[in-house]
Amino acid sequence: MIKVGIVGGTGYTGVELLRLLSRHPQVSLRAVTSRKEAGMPVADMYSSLRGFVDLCFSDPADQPLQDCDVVFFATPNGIAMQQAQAMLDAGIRIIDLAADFRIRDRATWEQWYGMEHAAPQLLEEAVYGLPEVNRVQIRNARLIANPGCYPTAVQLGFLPLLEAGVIDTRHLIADCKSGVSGAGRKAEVHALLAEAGDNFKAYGVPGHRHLPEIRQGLARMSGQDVGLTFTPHLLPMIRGIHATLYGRLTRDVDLQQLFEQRYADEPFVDVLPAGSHPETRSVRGANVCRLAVHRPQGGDTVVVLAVEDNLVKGAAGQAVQNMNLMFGLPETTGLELVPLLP
Ligand SMILES: NC(=O)C1=CN([C@@H]2O[C@H](COP(=O)(O)OP(=O)(O)OC[C@H]3O[C@@H](n4cnc5c(N)ncnc54)[C@H](OP(=O)(O)O)[C@@H]3O)[C@@H](O)[C@H]2O)C=CC1
Ligand SMILES: CC(=O)N[C@@H](CCC(=O)OP(=O)(O)O)C(=O)O
Repeated sequence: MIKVGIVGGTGYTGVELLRLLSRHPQVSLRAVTSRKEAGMPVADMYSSLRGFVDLCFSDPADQPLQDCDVVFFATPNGIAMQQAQAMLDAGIRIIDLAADFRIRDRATWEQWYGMEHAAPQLLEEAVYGLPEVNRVQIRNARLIANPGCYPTAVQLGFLPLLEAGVIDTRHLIADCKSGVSGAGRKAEVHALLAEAGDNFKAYGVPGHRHLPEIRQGLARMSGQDVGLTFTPHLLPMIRGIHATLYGRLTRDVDLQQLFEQRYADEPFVDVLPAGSHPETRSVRGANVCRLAVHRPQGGDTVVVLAVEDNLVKGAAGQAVQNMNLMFGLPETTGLELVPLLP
């Protein structure tokens, strides 16, 4: 059994990890931390986990995480980087759901995250945990930078087009919408029902911290720098991301065939039949990104529609997928989840 610890178990991605890992056949949950709720039984806070998780939250300062084979950090940005080196030295593997190790270039990371990096020596070693791109490296990794929620949808949507070199890389557009759970569980005015409900707005248009992460990933796929406009929006729903991606075709190609072939062997990417319009509720609670590709009126603009659950394929599910790869398990172990409806 893989001995697992979670730092930050009271947040939305932390509790989603608990939901998935509590039913994972090869996992033994050893520790779940929370500073504020230390001592409280997990099931007292999240009654959905009653009967599935019998641990209490513990304070990260006095928790036996050293006993774990792998530790998930479901913490705000800037926490994992403070503890990563010591854990790796103790032989513990790390999957960070935050952004501490997602960007290779230290100066770029410090510019966008507004803090000094505490473990720059690990930036080179960290593997970006997008299995559809880095599966081989993930298998051998000690430290995984689990991708952001928007970056997962945007990269999976553009991937076949960039690898095939069939779009103009200077003018990519990602028009994205997220449910409010993307902002985490902490109390914030903009996420209140009376603010976010019955409302719709863009944010971060001058520059969102996912922009450099997405640009880095797209540039690796295409082998050159890319020009990207990324506009996130907040939708009055709880879970889900919908990304509408635009690019200009540079040559004629059978787009449907291109997407179907690229993802034919991917267990967690579903290319819908031609003409489809994926909806966020079709992926709710499941570790899947559903894609549809369009070429409106046969013109030279390609439109890709991508949906995922921000907490699953956009965070905790992808993290478990990475753990499966790191420990030599079938990638789908514990992740064969049917989406929730309605
Ligand atoms: N929500 C989403 O859709 C996605 C989130 N992410 C990323 O995952 C990470 C977690 O997100 P989310 O679950 O939404 O966040 P939340 O704000 O909901 O939860 C954060 C968790 O971290 C703990 N925590 C906070 N500060 C510290 C600290 N200094 N040391 C140890 N633990 C701490 C909190 O518990 P306590 O304060 O009691 O210790 C809490 O359990 C973030 O980096 C986020 O950017 C990534 C993809 C998608
Ligand atoms: C709706 C909302 O507020 N979303 C968050 C991003 C989601 C997230 O958690 O960011 P990471 O993937 O980098 O961890 C935001 O825009 O800041």
